Amino acid sequence: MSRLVTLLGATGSIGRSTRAVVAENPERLKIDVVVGGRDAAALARVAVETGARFAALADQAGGAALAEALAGTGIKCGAGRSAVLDAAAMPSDIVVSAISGAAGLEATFAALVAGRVIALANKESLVCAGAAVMARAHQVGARILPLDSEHNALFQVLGAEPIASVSKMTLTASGGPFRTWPAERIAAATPEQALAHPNYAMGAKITIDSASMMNKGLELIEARFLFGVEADQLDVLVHPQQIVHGLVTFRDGSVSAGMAVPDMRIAAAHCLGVDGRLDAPASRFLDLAMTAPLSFERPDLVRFPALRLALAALAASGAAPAILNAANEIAVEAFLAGRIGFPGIPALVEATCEALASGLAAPEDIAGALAVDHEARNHARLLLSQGRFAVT
Ligand SMILES: NC(=O)C1=CN([C@@H]2O[C@H](COP(=O)(O)OP(=O)(O)OC[C@H]3O[C@@H](n4cnc5c(N)ncnc54)[C@H](OP(=O)(O)O)[C@@H]3O)[C@@H](O)[C@H]2O)C=CC1
Ligand SMILES: CC(=O)[C@@H](O)[C@H](O)COP(=O)(O)O
Ligand SMILES: [Mn+2]
Repeated sequence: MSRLVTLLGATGSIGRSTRAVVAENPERLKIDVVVGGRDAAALARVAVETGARFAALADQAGGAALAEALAGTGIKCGAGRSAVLDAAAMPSDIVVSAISGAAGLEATFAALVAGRVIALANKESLVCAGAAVMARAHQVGARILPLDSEHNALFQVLGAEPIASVSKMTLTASGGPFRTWPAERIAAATPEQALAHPNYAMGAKITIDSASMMNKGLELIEARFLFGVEADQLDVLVHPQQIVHGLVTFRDGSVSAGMAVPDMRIAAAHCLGVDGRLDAPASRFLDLAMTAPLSFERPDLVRFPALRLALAALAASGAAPAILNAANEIAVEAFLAGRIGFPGIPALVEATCEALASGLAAPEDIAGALAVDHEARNHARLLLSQGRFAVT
């Protein structure tokens, strides 16, 4: 019998990778529930294409369009926050959590509370509420499988080793499209330039985060909670080829690398096939002779201040990661809308963190994390409205 998959963020980039893996394995996997954000037509297309039983759209106002597009198909649907949370908790064998941003936290948590196995791409859930999410996962015995490529590699390398055997975990970074650019050129970068990731076709938000290297900072925080390691056990290496995704250094000095071609269908296949590996087509197998040489370098925290800010939030812990994340989401949105320049992203994040970090307590639960997120967004919007980060 096929394993039933609930796909949160079904119309996005991870949604596409997941659907591709399911389509390659129709005898093993079946998409049963799909969730989208605002694009009713795209969600209806995905629901029909996958033969899902239920589709939920977050945007209440798009509910009528979704119902109309699905009329006569037999696919049930709903819209709004409660429809999304209901969908996330519906019976299934695995929930792929791939909504973009902190907007994915509540649905991820709903799936977790319902005891589902979660394939987690939505790193922001752990950045905003890592302690609460992991505590509840342990409490209900929910399995969280990392779908983010670096964490998936580290998870596979770790295998059954206890975390006490680990000395260091290294996440690799592409360095983004501005890896070799001087600071003055990065300062004038356009959204189009920042959206040109060297190796992956991803959603806009994570692609801008890769360009600023905030993505790697968020991933360090994600790893901290996911694996239960200390902040000073985590490290970043820039590796433009993105063949090595993560390295585990064990206490005895042994180092194991998690490797694969840079293709998110591989991490998706690992999560979806965790109880028995799926077969990939030959094109997805790594030929090191074709990809060599592989290079590694230290990240530059001066040209990429977003990574420095994330490292500070990782070390500070408490409410700092949630504040960092919320401010970054507002900043990325403003950059894409042409309201601020590329250096405005870390500048707005830093100003928001400085203003709020000492005043906000560590969130104890999801409601607390959402409250911090809300306050940090409001503060970042206020700073934006004062025009201090405007494009000149
Ligand atoms: N893309 C990748 O290769 C990787 C992504 N990730 C992580 O996975 C997550 C998804 O990234 P990606 O697929 O690139 O993003 P995309 O922007 O491509 O897709 C986002 C998906 O989430 C939906 N969505 C947006 N807002 C909401 C909401 N409020 N409620 C429900 N659904 C919503 C979108 O629907 P709509 O378009 O209708 O708004 C879309 O289906 C992110 O957390 C990212 O960091 C991690 C590693 C790699
Ligand atoms: C595919 C994936 O997991 C992304 O998170 C990827 O890591 C982005 O690449 P960089 O952030 O390293 O540029
Ligand atoms: Mn990643």
